Amino acid sequence: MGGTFDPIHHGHLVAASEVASVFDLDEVVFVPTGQPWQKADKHVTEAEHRYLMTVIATASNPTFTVSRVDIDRPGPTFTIDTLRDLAVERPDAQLFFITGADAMSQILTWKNAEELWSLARFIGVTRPGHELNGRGRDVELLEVPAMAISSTDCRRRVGEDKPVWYLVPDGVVQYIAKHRLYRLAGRLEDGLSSGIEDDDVFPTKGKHGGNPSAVEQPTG
Ligand SMILES: Nc1ncnc2c1ncn2[C@@H]1O[C@H](COP(=O)(O)OP(=O)(O)OP(=O)(O)O)[C@@H](O)[C@H]1O
Ligand SMILES: O=C(O)c1ccc[n+]([C@@H]2O[C@H](COP(=O)([O-])O)[C@@H](O)[C@H]2O)c1
Repeated sequence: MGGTFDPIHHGHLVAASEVASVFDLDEVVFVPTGQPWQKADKHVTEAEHRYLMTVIATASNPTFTVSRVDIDRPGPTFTIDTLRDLAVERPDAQLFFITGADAMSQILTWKNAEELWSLARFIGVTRPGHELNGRGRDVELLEVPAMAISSTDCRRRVGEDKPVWYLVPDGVVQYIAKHRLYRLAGRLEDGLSSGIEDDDVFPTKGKHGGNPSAVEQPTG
């Protein structure tokens, strides 16, 4: 399952779990993108943070693993390279590529789109707010439990001091707070450069800084 995972959330995890169950997969490899070229106009968090959040989110599931192939390969991330690298690492595996309805509708714009089908089976999963139709030639469609969660919304919520508990795994909530990620989310997504220091805009709050209301432990 490839994604920018900025941050990884329960929509990704439910989709992966459901595909693994329906297709009886031995392993789901989460592959955070290095440089997602179709998001070049957007601010994307440093790859190591996205990788580590993905490791934290998947750690408790023995069939979930995380690959560095896309973040260790220089240049823009193309799925054709992802699949070739995974095939070299796992020569005997039959590969599946899991993608949500929004990404799937763009597949024909991906690099070497026509070659992709020979490298993996493509599974398109439902996603609230996006129509699921088979745009790619050989995409198989699967309905998964609806999770109306997006990374964009998670980032915005942190930037607005709103909680992201239960939208992302607990460890990811804590990682976001510890590294003070997304505190400028709304402004960055509105087109500001990422070079602004957090404290230039948001005065430090609480002993460790960060978003106290977004990270305090839930009660009750
Ligand atoms: N809630 C969801 N349900 C099903 N699939 C999802 C969901 N969220 C993301 N996906 C799929 O997971 C893959 C990786 O998504 P990505 O990391 O870009 O997350 P995102 O929430 O779409 O991020 P952003 O809001 O920043 O664009 C894509 O194929 C996407 O369609
Ligand atoms: O190969 C391409 O040209 C290509 C273009 C856009 C997206 N992708 C892949 O699609 C997956 C989801 O991407 P994203 O940007 O929605 O997180 C991720 O694995 C990307 O590398 C791939």
